[in-house]
Amino acid sequence: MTTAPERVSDDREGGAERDDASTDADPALSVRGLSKTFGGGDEAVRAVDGVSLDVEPGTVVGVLGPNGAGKTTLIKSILGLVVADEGDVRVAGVDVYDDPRPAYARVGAMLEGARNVYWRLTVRENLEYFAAIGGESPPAVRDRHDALLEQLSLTEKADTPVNDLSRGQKQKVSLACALARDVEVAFLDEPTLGLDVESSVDLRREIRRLADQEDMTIVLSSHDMDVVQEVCDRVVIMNEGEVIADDAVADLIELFRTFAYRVVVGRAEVAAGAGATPREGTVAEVLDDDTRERLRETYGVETFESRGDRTAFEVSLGDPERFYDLMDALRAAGLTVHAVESVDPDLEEVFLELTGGDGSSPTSAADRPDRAVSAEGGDRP
Ligand SMILES: Nc1ncnc2c1ncn2[C@@H]1O[C@H](COP(=O)(O)OP(=O)(O)OP(=O)(O)O)[C@@H](O)[C@H]1O
Repeated sequence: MTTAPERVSDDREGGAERDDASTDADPALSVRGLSKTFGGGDEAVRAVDGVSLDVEPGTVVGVLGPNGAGKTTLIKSILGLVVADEGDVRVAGVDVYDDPRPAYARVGAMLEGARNVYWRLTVRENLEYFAAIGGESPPAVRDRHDALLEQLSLTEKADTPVNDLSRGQKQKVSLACALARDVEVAFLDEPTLGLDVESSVDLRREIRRLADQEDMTIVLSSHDMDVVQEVCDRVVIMNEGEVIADDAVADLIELFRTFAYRVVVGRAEVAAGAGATPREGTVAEVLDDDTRERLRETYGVETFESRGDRTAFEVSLGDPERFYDLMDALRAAGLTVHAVESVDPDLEEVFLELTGGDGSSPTSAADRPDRAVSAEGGDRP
């Protein structure tokens, strides 16, 4: 359907019913042309603007974006908690607007931290409650719940009221409740927000295990770039309601690789040792003026860092082939290369580059001729 869907209150209403019409060939999640505008006239905010994506089973997708980019509205629109203006959403091939019950029977969600769980109930009672409203009886899910509690280091707390748990433990209970029944797709909003290191590690490990061993599809939003880089297979970056990058995490980082290296050099005669006379004077002479100038002009080296008889500099080559030319040039200048390490960007740097630093002046991937990011709907400006 492409018109406004009827509101679906939330996934908890879905029964355990499954739609046999879906096939293995269907993506676990398919979103087509999803849009949502809040307000009207001059005040209108296009929170989600024609977003399309397909997610294969067993994939962990991170949704990133600056504040107000539209991440939450996208996730809530997919879940039917916000009424989209247009677009299609399918879970395992089942249209969530035409057939909400069978579609959402496959979906679990952890939104707004631990606020969705019942603090007076024990951990296990919460799990049983969330399984029951999904149509599964407690005995049928007992083993699943035991395994979840074990994986999240909550076994000893099974009979403790949630109220008496630490913040990290409450958050883990919230994740467990999203997974309390046999779901195929889970949406996790900021799952590691405010967690201590140990709880965060437990949670990250469990997310990866669910994807790798249970073929679960997980869509998570996070402001923590390290979590996304470590846990996600793929990252979708949003800005002003649009998807501006959509790629495998490794490929996206690779795309922004500038083949930058940190090189440490010394004078060849110092390294040669026996009989060689170190050049007089200070470390500044490891590189003579001519060599410095050549490195600046030819390779764009900006700063040199000298310590003892060694000098280090960072060089960005653009083309990996130029690496060998650089090595030849250094040797020709009478230098010995002591160390070379590649200085790759991480996901955070890629994100800042794409969203224009702090996200306030976005740079669309499409504006960058050298950065052909494979965003869905790549025909957008
Ligand atoms: N119920 C609403 N009514 C009016 N405007 C809204 C509503 N919900 C969201 N918006 C607006 O839609 C835009 C997208 O908001 P959204 O919460 O989806 O962004 P986000 O990427 O999740 O941000 P954050 O990282 O800060 O949580 C923002 O400009 C926001 O102010």
